[in-house]
Amino acid sequence: MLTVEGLSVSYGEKTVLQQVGFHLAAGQVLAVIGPNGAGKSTLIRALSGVLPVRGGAVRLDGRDLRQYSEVERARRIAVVPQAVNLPAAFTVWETVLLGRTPHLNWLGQLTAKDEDIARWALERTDTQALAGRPVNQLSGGEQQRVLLARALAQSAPVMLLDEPTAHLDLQYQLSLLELVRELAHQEKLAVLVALHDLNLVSRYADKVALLAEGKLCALGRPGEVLQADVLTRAYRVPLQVLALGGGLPPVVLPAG
Ligand SMILES: Nc1ncnc2c1ncn2[C@@H]1O[C@H](COP(=O)(O)OP(=O)(O)OP(=O)(O)O)[C@@H](O)[C@H]1O
Repeated sequence: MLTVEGLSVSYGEKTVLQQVGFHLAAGQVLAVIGPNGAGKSTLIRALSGVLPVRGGAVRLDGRDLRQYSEVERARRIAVVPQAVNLPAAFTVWETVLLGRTPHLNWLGQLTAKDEDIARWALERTDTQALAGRPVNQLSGGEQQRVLLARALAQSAPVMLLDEPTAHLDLQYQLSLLELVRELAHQEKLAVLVALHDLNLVSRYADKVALLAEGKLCALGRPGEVLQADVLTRAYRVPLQVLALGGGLPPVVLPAG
């Protein structure tokens, strides 16, 4: 679905991503991990078309992303950004309905179908009770779930999430990633998620891309990438990986 080939991205003179390549298939959760400043958010911005591609290409269903119009892109790629300031003037319901914008007719009118989809998105993210609240009065975790609901309402086959669990308590970290995995596996969405918690990665990702200093250091199944030597090199801190056996995911811990 989404193919990244030799991708390089810069801010002015500063090259932040170099020669990054991978394939994200429908029905798959790809976790992007790496230390602070590795380029995870930059990758998400480039894949969503917000940042220009300096070298290489991003292909969506075989077609260069640069050939898509903004609306075409928004119908296909939904983004849950890292902590944003949500507009004070909107309620949760209005914010989630904004996700339907790329699908509105030329009169810009919402239909009953748009409202049904927005209601479904509120239900899936457990935010129905917040529907009438102004978004800027929500807690960080509540806002995060509303951003996910807005992205779900977009009905896009590709979803990019930038540290979606950052403000969530344990219960919602698990339920959000359960939901993301369910959407990928059942609805065949292609999901790319930047995550810091390597234990959540081992539990929920089908595939892992490890970035460090803008380069792809490792790409593979969680068990292949979450190796003590690979992680220790990338994070520059001694780490050990405990394989629990019995089908349980490995747990990553500081060594010593
Ligand atoms: N708008 C910008 N202008 C210039 N440099 C930027 C800009 N945004 C990010 N950078 C730089 O690009 C590099 C990659 O940043 P990015 O935010 O992609 O990293 P990240 O892996 O998402 O980090 P974190 O885990 O801290 O969120 C960093 O060195 C950062 O300082």
